[in-house]
Amino acid sequence: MEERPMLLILYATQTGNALDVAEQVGREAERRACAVRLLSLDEYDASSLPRENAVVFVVSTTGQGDAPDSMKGFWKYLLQRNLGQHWLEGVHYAVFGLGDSGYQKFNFVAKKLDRRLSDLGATAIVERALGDDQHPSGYEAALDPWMTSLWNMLNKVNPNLFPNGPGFLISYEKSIGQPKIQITYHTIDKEGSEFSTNSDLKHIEMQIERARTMSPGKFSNNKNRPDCFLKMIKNQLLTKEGCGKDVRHLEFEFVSPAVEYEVGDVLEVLPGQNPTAVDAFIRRCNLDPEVFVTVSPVEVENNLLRSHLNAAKFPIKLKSFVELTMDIASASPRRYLFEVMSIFATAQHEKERLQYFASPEGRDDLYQYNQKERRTVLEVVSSIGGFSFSSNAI
Ligand SMILES: Cc1cc2nc3c(=O)[nH]c(=O)nc-3n(C[C@H](O)[C@H](O)[C@H](O)COP(=O)(O)O)c2cc1C
Repeated sequence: MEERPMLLILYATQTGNALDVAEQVGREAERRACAVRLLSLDEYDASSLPRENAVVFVVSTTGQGDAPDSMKGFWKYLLQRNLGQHWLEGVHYAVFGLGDSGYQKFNFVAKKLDRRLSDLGATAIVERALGDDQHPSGYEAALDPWMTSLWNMLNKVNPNLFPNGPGFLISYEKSIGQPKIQITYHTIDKEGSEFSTNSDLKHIEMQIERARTMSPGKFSNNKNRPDCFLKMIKNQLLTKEGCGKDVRHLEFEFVSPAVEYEVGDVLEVLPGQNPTAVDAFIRRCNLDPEVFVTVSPVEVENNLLRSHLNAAKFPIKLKSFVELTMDIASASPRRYLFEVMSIFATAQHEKERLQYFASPEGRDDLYQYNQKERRTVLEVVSSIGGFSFSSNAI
């Protein structure tokens, strides 16, 4: 039997935005009955690229015009001199970049990738689009029109990707109503004993590793273990109070074996979340923060999920999972949250308000509501009068 053609979506992210975009593209493809394979660039073998038919790249720029960590190996491979200008003949690609025009090297990675793919003989499906954090409605402003052209052009490039025809579209209700993640709730005390009161670093590291292994959102393949643990020993405010800026001098000391670093290296800090907020969020979802869970894909065949999710074997407390994998009390929620909540809100007027925010027409108002007014996931979820969903929907 001939294999069903799939759209390959490859992403590289440093702080999660490109993953959000890649997942949006994946969901929209699946709504059109197009099968999808979604991978972080460090999960993909670059030497397979010439055998692909259609590839969508979603890449951000970090540092001073640098590629995210998860893209470095792929990019090095692509730069090899011996690849030649016919290496990617017959491959169709599209590039969406994420960047910030406040930086001198605006979207350098997407621009360089686009040029290199073309130099290697690949054909662009649509012109690359560049998301800009400085835009009044964020990167979504460039994303919406780019995606519309993508579906039109992709259908011309390979109609087999859309077996139900170009006009076919599953409703949000139907696509969101089929969860891809399964949460299993454990009531056994046996597992609880393993977690005891042990609070040493090994235990914390294990918790982080378990949570990250089970998390459907992955920044990079090899980021399950924390690199090291640091203790903050100094936190001094350098700016005058009330000046509107908060610049600090921080000092850390290693509490786990030290990692090597050089002057100029960037330190990414994973801050903890307020436990009261985590508790409030879980209770708002009518769940018990103390319950033990495992999180796994609903079906192994599911292409939007990465296979290593299967590695999730060991239960973890729901509150630890939420604390370590979801940002509910500081970051602005994604548009997807509004899509999902519009399905589960019980009052009609709230459904409509959430649907509007999730639509391209409501994009500017959503950006104002979310980013400008700095709402958190917890605040948005708490502002919805009533909703009901299955315990898997969290
Ligand atoms: C430390 C840092 C450095 C950045 N450097 C650049 C840059 O050189 N050029 C650019 O266009 N954007 C730059 N950005 C903006 C990011 O590309 C932008 O926030 C993007 O949405 C991040 O996507 P990601 O979360 O997928 O990594 C930088 C952001 C950070 C936090």
